[in-house]
Amino acid sequence: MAKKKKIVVKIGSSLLANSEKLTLRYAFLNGLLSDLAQLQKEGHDIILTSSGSVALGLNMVGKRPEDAGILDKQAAAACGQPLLMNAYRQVASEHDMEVAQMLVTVEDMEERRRFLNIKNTMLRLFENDIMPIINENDSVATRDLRVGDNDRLSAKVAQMVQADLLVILTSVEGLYDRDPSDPDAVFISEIEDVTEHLESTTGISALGSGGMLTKMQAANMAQNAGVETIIAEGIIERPVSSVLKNERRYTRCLVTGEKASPLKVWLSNRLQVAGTLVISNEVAAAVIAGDCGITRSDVISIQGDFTKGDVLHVYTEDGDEVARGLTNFSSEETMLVARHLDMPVEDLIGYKTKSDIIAAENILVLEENHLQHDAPEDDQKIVVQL
Ligand SMILES: Nc1ncnc2c1ncn2[C@@H]1O[C@H](COP(=O)(O)OP(=O)(O)O)[C@@H](O)[C@H]1O
Ligand SMILES: N[C@@H](CCC(=O)OP(=O)(O)O)C(=O)O
Repeated sequence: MAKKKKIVVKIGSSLLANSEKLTLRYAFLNGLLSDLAQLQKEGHDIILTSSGSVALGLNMVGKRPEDAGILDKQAAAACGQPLLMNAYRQVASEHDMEVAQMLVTVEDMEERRRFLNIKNTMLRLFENDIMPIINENDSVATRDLRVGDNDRLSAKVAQMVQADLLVILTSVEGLYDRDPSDPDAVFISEIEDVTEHLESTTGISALGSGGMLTKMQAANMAQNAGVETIIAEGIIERPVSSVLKNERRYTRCLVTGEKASPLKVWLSNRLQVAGTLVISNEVAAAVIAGDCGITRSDVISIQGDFTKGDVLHVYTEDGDEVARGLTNFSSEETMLVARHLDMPVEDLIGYKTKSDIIAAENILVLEENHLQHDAPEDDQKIVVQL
């Protein structure tokens, strides 16, 4: 048998729901699960990231996709998710497959302990050949704290389980050099650096959330994690195995470069910013050169209300994000120890700890192919020039 693979498959709303009636497309679901059941029998571990709860719940809350606000969508997700899972369960059982639901939020994925716990649950499900079906817990996620699209969520899942492949199934054959509604659009079958293609991706299908842009962002996250991404059309016979057997065209985002450690990958693929540090350009150059942590005397200003163990984004004075790392101090402690350089850390915060704000082993230096966050506006809870 060919090598057993861990494959994350992402299904967009436009595949699962009929855009006019907002009802489930059973024929699609049946074809998909028949294909996945076969792959499972061949020994592969499959994880599904499935959208569709909002689209399938909109009828119950009396809204159309184009006029539904965020609260309508959260209510629709609460109505649609059980419909979606019920359908998955029924159809899966016709193919002798067991499925399980996991609903997660961005906080679950970005808090290290919860992230590892989700991973362990998934690995436990694999032991019993149960396919996890993941979706964002849309009804509880707050406006500012949402993954917002399942493309990036699926990349986080692929990173979490160190998948061999991420397959994003959607309503188009893959990436084009511009919106494919333009008749001159040219198909792109292979991509080395996805960051070069972010500009060409405006426009979404009637039910989709992020269009091709979030698929490219997801492919970038997967690339950072050493996972290859395939973007392919979903409404097709054997939608996943036809890709694995190279029977049709699709876009393949290659993995280049060395695979980073799981901690460094987790640091690189952030969707939320807990806090930021600004350091001088000289200190930044030393951090980039490697092997040095960020000490309290390096900090020029801090932003955010963070706690020990949060991931901080590190910027130069020019506003360029250069690194990310796990902080040893809360924002209040950072302020205190950085302001009173003449006093021992222990005297200031009341307990013994390592004195680096971020230790060298917990820093990830961002390379050019990492998507960077823009430097935040000065409107976060705490902004302190030191
Ligand atoms: N450069 C591009 N290449 C391919 N598709 C694109 C591009 N720019 C925009 N799109 C649009 O992205 C849409 C797919 O994304 P989306 O609607 O979010 O799907 P899904 O529901 O599967 O996540 C397609 O309908 C397509 O028109
Ligand atoms: N969590 C939402 C899906 C959000 C989303 O990313 O949708 P899509 O762009 O269709 O994959 C839902 O279940 O409706």
